[in-house]
Amino acid sequence: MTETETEIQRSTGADTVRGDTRPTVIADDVHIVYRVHTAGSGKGGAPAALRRIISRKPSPNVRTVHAIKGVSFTAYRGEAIGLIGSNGSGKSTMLRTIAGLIPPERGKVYSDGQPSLLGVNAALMNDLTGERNVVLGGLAMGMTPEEIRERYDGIVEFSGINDKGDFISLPMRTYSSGMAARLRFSIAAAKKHDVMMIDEALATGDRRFQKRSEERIRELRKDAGTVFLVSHNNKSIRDTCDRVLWLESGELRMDGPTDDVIKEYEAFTKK
Ligand SMILES: Nc1ncnc2c1ncn2[C@@H]1O[C@H](COP(=O)(O)OP(=O)(O)OP(=O)(O)O)[C@@H](O)[C@H]1O
Repeated sequence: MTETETEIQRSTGADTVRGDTRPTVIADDVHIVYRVHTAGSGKGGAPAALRRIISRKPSPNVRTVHAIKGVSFTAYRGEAIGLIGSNGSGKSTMLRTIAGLIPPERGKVYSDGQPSLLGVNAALMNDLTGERNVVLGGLAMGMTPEEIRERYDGIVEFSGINDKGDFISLPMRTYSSGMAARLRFSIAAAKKHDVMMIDEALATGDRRFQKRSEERIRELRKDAGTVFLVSHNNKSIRDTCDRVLWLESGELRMDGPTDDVIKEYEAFTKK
């Protein structure tokens, strides 16, 4: 990996201040293409499908979306990197790719350690109580039952779910979207992550919770590795990140220190 690493380091040219020069994530000319199966006319059926397989022609009912177009960057230990860009620019797709959830059509993603996408929501269940979901989310992140027991009180306290009564013993469907987001963040933040990715989580909590989450992110950066944060809230990005990747129509438009990139982005969005 070292050879590729130096090569990519040279090619990205991101000039950020780094306390530690160990790369944690390297994206090398990544392309992501989604294939969407549309209903089509329904004509042809099995014989037409067989003819297409034999002639190797793509189905006319499959549409492709080229969501990421040749993105390259290197992330280092101790960095908090913001991902910004208009709706549909490819931010969430990029996070999911780093997490290993979507295979690139072309290019490669290398990572040191296990990247975790803060989205235990997939594993959490609305009909179960907050209490059960803490256990479920912890198990989904690879924690042992013993570790979950040790950290349970800390998770609930951090989430502030019980600040206004005993909500942790109620089903999650009774929570507001902010409360659910807070619990998800608290579960995910209870574990040390080599590479932690957060998709908009901070935007949903109230200001006090946002502050607490920002502190927690700073701590995680100190003992773990790299934090990626997707947000439409420029203030959250300014308060949390020292480097920003700006994606637009699937392309990396700018990569650099937060203030420089946000300044350009704000000028672009005001146009
Ligand atoms: N599962 C999918 N199937 C097909 N196309 C998808 C899928 N997910 C995303 N896309 C497309 O990929 C592109 C990038 O989407 P993505 O969700 O990564 O953008 P985003 O920058 O996170 O957007 P937002 O700011 O609105 O959350 C969009 O054109 C979107 O329509």
